Amino acid sequence: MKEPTTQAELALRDAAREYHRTPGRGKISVTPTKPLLNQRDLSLAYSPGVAYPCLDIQADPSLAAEYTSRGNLVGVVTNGTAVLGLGDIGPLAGKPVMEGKGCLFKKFAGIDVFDIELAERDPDKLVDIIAALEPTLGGINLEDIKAPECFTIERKLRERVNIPVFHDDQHGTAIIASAALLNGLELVGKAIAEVKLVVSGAGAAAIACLDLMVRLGVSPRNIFVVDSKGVIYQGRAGGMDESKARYAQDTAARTLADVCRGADVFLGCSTAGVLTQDMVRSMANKPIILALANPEPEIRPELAREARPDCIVATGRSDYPNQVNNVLCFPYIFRGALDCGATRITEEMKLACVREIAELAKADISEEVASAYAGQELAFGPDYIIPTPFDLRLILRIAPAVARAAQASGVATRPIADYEAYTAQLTRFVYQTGMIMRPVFTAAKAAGGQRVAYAEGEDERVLRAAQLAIDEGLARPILIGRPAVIEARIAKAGLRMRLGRDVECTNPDSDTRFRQYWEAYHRLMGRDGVTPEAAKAAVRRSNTLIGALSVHLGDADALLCGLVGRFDHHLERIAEVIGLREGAPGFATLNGLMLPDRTLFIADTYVNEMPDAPLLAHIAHMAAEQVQRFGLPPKVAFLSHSNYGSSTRGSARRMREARDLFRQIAPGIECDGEMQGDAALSEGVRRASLLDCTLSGEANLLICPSLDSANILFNVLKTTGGQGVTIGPMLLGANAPVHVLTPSATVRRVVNMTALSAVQARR
Ligand SMILES: NC(=O)C1=CN([C@@H]2O[C@H](COP(=O)(O)OP(=O)(O)OC[C@H]3O[C@@H](n4cnc5c(N)ncnc54)[C@H](OP(=O)(O)O)[C@@H]3O)[C@@H](O)[C@H]2O)C=CC1
Ligand SMILES: CC(=O)C(=O)O
Ligand SMILES: [Mg+2]
Repeated sequence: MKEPTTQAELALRDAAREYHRTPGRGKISVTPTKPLLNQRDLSLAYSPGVAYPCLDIQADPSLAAEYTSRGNLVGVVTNGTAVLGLGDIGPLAGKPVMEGKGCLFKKFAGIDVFDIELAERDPDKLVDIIAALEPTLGGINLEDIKAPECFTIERKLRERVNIPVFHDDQHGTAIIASAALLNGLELVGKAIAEVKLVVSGAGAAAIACLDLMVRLGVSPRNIFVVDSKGVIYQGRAGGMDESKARYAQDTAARTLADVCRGADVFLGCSTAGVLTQDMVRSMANKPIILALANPEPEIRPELAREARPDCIVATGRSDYPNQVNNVLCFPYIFRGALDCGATRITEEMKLACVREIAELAKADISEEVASAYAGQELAFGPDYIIPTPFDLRLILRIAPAVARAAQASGVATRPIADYEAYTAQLTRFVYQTGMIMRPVFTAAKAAGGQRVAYAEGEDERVLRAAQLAIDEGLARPILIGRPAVIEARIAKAGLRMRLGRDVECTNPDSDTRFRQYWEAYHRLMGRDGVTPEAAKAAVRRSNTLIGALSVHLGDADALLCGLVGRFDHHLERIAEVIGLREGAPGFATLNGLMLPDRTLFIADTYVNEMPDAPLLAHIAHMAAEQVQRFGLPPKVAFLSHSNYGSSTRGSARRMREARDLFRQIAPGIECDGEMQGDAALSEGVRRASLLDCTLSGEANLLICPSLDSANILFNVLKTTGGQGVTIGPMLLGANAPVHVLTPSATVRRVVNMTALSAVQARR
């Protein structure tokens, strides 16, 4: 990989180093799933109690899936001989990639991973070592092992072990590339049996892609393969492995340029930059270019498009449309395989993945997905030939299809009896993964650089967040603060942004718009006793006022404030200038918590001390609308010390009444109450009190009876909830995307709120 030179490349390198170095170092850790708090727990978890499950498993090995984590544990195994497109960098250097795969398995599909980097190159010894891990693992994901050894290693392992073995670089890539090919051909109106396919690379990924594409209808006589020595032709000097020999052509062509002429499809599974613009120009009309080398593709999309505006182009990267990357497949094929106890991955299971992925790109999108991806073009077309990795529907479609295919091909040892219930369980999982910021970030990028003003523009957290917002393309920051102070702090924090170049600055001491701002404030507040002199003084004193006025006058699209000072003080300024949106009965706040096992939203955390029932119902309604913007169906619980009338105190009656009013305002949203906190999170607890509850599963929006209770609940959960990510406070009811944060806000929270307000500004 070439040394980074551009600002963006340097920024990415620095951010990646920092990301990996930040404690806890690396990207993954092991967490116990059972309490181990006292002597009794110890005697259950370990000796003597542990002996019982041990002996049970000895008598019936299938019980390992019940008594241990094996059924949800995949080994990501490499020897580091073909790490991404970086080549043979060795097992230790490959560890960050394997940890990364582990994260993706966990985050996208809830699968635990041991990343296993083996210092062994001998294929037979590797097979012995990996096969010996069978008692540990529920599945084996081979990763970044080079061809041709990878083919025999995988085949021998499949013969030896009774768990799924899947070489991701071969089959994951083949599945995604095939789905992209099918959809691309549909768009350009070409028949698969007729197209000329040129492939750069003849390694693990390329050969598996070819095998699958031939099965799907590409004619072997139309396939031309090029490796590091040039075109693979029959009788080439030096001989070749059987995997290459299968695709050797009887041809006089010798170079990639030779075979590209008139080609309909280019598939790159080789290395950076081998496809030139001249080669692209020589391809047939409407060429399809799948340039999959990572991290640098065979050609950058902008160059391919410049050469041939009629082409469809895909890469393995996340920063361009059409990301053809095996991340779209491996988490979900293993999810389906593990859940039905598959002993292997069959061809039918792979074909089911191809079908589902291809279909998903053409499927209608639900309202929730549309809202989560606002601003993005999700219509099937040249820039959307396959789903994005952020599509929450991937797991819901692929995992059941894989399990069904496993059953049909007779390899499922624990067939799924009720697919409706299985899919419902996967749905629940999707909403527990805490990944709901993903679509918000994607939508913020698509929103095209909304201008987000920060009232505390001199605060280091804001500066770091602004740098991230610039690097990620989430927003165009406007820092309100003194330029000299900001510049000094940017330098001290080692940030790269420059005032005027990357980021705008509004100087409260001498901005040319000062007159315009104080006059606007005077216009708004003149009848509330604010004289011109008082207006000038107020604008000079308050950066939040400047920010609110800049949104009011169209100089900014959104405002974040509140990192310093009292919440109420900031809210007063916002109320004066921005006001309430039509129909809103008042302001309120919502905080989100993405905990390791669930996502919760809590209201009202900062504004209304003791809201009455009508206000509570409206707060719940505004909060539910906000939850929907994350792509989640809100499930509202009206919390109390009382469970369905178990108390007749006023506060219990108030929550009950709020629930009734809410059902009138928002009849389509699931809700129930009044209920205690444990009932909100457990259907079982609820049903112990009431059989006809109007809420299913776990509530995700908790409406609290008072400011104290909401705020305390949020802060306790924030502190005890592990590595939970928090969002908010999100201001509800305001007439513009304006949010008052709190002095405890972290850089990450500021970044989250930047993305959220950019998305809101777009609407
Ligand atoms: N987007 C995605 O999801 C995925 C992308 N990939 C990417 O595909 C690439 C290959 O990975 P993988 O198959 O696992 O690795 P392998 O090491 O198994 O194969 C690499 C292949 O690339 C060929 N090659 C190297 N240089 C050139 C060149 N200048 N011109 C033509 N061919 C060349 C090699 O040729 P030779 O046989 O002569 O050595 C070999 O056939 C990597 O960049 C990887 O990142 C892989 C998996 C998934
Ligand atoms: C994506 C992947 O697995 C690779 O590039 O190797
Ligand atoms: Mg790989």
